Amino acid sequence: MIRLTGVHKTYGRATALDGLDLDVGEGEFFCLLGPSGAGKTTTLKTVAGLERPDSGTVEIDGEDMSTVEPYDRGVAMCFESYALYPHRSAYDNLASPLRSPRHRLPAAEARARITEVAELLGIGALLDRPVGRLSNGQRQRVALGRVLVRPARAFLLDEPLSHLDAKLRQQMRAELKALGAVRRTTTLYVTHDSVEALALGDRIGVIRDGRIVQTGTREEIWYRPRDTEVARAFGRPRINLLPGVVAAGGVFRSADGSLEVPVGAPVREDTEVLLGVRPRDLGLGGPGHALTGTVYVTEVLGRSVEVTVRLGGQQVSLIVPRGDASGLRADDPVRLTVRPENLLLFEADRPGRPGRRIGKSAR
Ligand SMILES: Nc1ncnc2c1ncn2[C@@H]1O[C@H](COP(=O)(O)OP(=O)(O)OP(=O)(O)O)[C@@H](O)[C@H]1O
Repeated sequence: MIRLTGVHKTYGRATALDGLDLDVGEGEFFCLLGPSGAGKTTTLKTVAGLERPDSGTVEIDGEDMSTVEPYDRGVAMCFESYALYPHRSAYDNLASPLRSPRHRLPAAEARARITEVAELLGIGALLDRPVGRLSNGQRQRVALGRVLVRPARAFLLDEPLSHLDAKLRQQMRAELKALGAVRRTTTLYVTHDSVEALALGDRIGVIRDGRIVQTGTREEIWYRPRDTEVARAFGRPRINLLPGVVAAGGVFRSADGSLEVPVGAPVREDTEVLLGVRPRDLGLGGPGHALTGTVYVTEVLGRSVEVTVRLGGQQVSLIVPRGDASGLRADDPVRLTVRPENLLLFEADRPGRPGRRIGKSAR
């Protein structure tokens, strides 16, 4: 269990953490997702004891860490910039954490652990090679392996898959997940990749400007994003956000007047809003509200097609199966449909303040 309460950390005039609260449950795989500079690495370093908070507390398994040295915290951390011994073999690099007095294991047990982790990370055949002669992706896996071989109260992983190509990343995600399920070690995993966060996290914490904006399961974050920025952070292509107002009778009317959709929102008339709908929740025909527009462009993405449609003065994206889009040409009129339960409604964005979600319109 890891708990941070009201943690502040500044570097000179830069505020890295601004009253951060975070709770990672026992055995949980928790993904911390945020853009560059949001405070992700600082959060990990604060848990590891490599940075001291200016104020606030860090607890691990219920124990206050303020006077506990990094070495005694029982956490294993993997940095994005990893330090390996380039002249030593991959095996030696994996074995070295288990040779420290703190983690020393009987030789047979150490060997079994190293072999297991190496197999899981797909580097079993490379164990005899000097690390200096491995590719970046292979090195990154050795660095991750060095963390995972150690018995620890918690793993702290900072973008451990960032140097891998897309295919290997996907494969390693599945393996990491399997590993987590086996070990059930509390894991705090930092990423700026929302696909990775959705794939791995038992829960996800979205961090921005040194604070947690929203914490939840993937379903909670996906269906009930707290604001437009969280909604934009998840899903590619991005969520469509159409500007407009809520008119009489709880009807959304787009800014150019071309589109009306009943949303039944509990807001004052003429409130400026953004209507959100994810590309995969728009269809060509079928049940739901209808929106009419014209095809702008289509792009084949394997078995599906991204269709960009002009709706009045706006453009929206939708993802449909290839067969459904085969006859579409630019400027063709189309009728899009969306189920009412898939509509999200947000307050309009203000400078520096993303629009908050307005209740009810989500499931
Ligand atoms: N040692 C340092 N000295 C000065 N400023 C720092 C230091 N470490 C971090 N910062 C600043 O604190 C803020 C948070 O940095 P942090 O590295 O935690 O972000 P991050 O979310 O991990 O970003 P990235 O994804 O780019 O690694 C940034 O504005 C950064 O410039």
